[in-house]
Amino acid sequence: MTARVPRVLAIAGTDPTGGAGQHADLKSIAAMGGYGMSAVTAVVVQNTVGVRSIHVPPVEFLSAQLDAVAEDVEIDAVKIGMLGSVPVIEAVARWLGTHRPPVVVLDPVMVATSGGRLLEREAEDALRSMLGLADLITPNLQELAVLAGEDPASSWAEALAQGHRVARAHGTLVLVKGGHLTGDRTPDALVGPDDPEPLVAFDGARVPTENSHGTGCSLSSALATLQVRHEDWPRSLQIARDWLRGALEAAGELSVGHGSGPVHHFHHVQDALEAWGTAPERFSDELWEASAAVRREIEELEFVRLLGDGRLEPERFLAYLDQDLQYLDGYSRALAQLAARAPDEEQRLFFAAGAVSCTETEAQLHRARLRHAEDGAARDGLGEVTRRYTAFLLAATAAEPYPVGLAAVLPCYWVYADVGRHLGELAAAGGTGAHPYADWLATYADEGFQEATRTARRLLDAAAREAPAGVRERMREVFLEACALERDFFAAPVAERRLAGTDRIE
Ligand SMILES: Nc1ncnc2c1ncn2[C@@H]1O[C@H](COP(=O)(O)OP(=O)(O)O)[C@@H](O)[C@H]1O
Ligand SMILES: Cc1ncc(COP(=O)(O)O)c(N)n1
Repeated sequence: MTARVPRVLAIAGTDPTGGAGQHADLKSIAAMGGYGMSAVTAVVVQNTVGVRSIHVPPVEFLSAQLDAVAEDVEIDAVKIGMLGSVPVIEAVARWLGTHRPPVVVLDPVMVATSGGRLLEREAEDALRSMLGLADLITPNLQELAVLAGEDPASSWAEALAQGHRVARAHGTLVLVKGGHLTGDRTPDALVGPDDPEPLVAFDGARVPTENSHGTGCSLSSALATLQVRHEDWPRSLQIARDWLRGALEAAGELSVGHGSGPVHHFHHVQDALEAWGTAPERFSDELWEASAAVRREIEELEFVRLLGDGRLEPERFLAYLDQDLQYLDGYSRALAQLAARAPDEEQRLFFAAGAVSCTETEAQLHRARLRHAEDGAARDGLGEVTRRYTAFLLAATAAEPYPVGLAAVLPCYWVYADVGRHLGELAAAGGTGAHPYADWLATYADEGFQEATRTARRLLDAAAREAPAGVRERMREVFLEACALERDFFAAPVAERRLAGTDRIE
């Protein structure tokens, strides 16, 4: 029977800084919803900078650990990491011969990311001879070359061919990993013994981070856990990759060590921690609290209430769309300015992509407007609030310190996403009848937009941690000013009608 919570045993070495080996395994197993257990092969003195020394307990002691677990617990999967020496390899192979669990993943650990050797050179043959005991092996490019007895592949196509040769020689699945390729992509592919074509291949942009300590350990133990539940390697790999990507992206939040730091295994648990009120205080939490009154004012606006319950007159909706379109033009330029000033590649890519996506949304809005407009009603000019808001954004992103620019653009992601949630609730409360602006409301809930909001918030928090007090204070002012402009923007379709003929619009 498949266990509801997969019981996964990690057979590996230790890392007292908690980023690789056993420690990464246990965290990854738990992060994927499994129950982790561990038998220690070697006690390693290492940190994020390097490996200092290795103590291998008597091999009988390892066998005794393995037996103790197997006699007491039904094991759904085993993940094997650092083995280190011939006697250890032989002991694990012997144990697997008599206690083979349904899923066995072997990560043929040889050299740490930080450079220290974790497998004696004379143990390479012994390791090769036990590959057939695994369902899946997960070598990096250097390890794959050693297992194949060849030079390291110099291209992805060569790596796949090498992976297939190893799979065929040992009758096992091989995960060919692109983490060590030199380009800006990190592909992964599963190659089987029968067909040189991969069973499945994934590609993705490399996460620009130095913190990749323990990625191989984490990926292989996540895969072992997921495979118990899904019994489908491609699906398991897809989930594990998505999770690991998030863990690499959030690695900077950990501030662990001076070398190649660990990944954030539990990045996805942040929301639950927040719900319990135990998440570390973030600068953005402070800003969110400070903006509560303005957000309440937005929810109470006549325009928002009418839009939510579907009673908004079409011409008011059109007036709003017109201004939104013109606003996006300015917002897109503000994001492009942030991209140009971004201190690193991740932020440059994020804001450049945001600028592109705004321009694409602008085109969609044009189409929505045409759908709602009768006989192509005339476009309105640039509204007063739209002008003020875009001028403010362009000035903050061009002339203020970069973190202040981040604070200026965040409300358009975050407050907007929050208003979208509120509008969705209003629409749902209105019953099941067709909502005249349903297609429009759906754009608020878009997962890509929610994800971008989380990223923008994370970048602001990271910038705030490094910023001097004066800059943080300015970030707060600018954030609140942008929130007030969001409010004025939602108020404008009604306010501008009421005040038509006057020159003051507030
Ligand atoms: N900077 C990165 N961005 C995205 N994925 C990465 C990055 N570094 C490693 N990975 C992924 O982490 C996993 C482990 O990769 P790799 O570095 O090749 O192995 P190892 O940690 O065993 O040396 C792979 O799925 C790889 O694609
Ligand atoms: C005990 C142990 N096992 C494995 C690794 C490899 O991990 P990485 O190559 O990501 O540093 C490690 N550093 N320590």
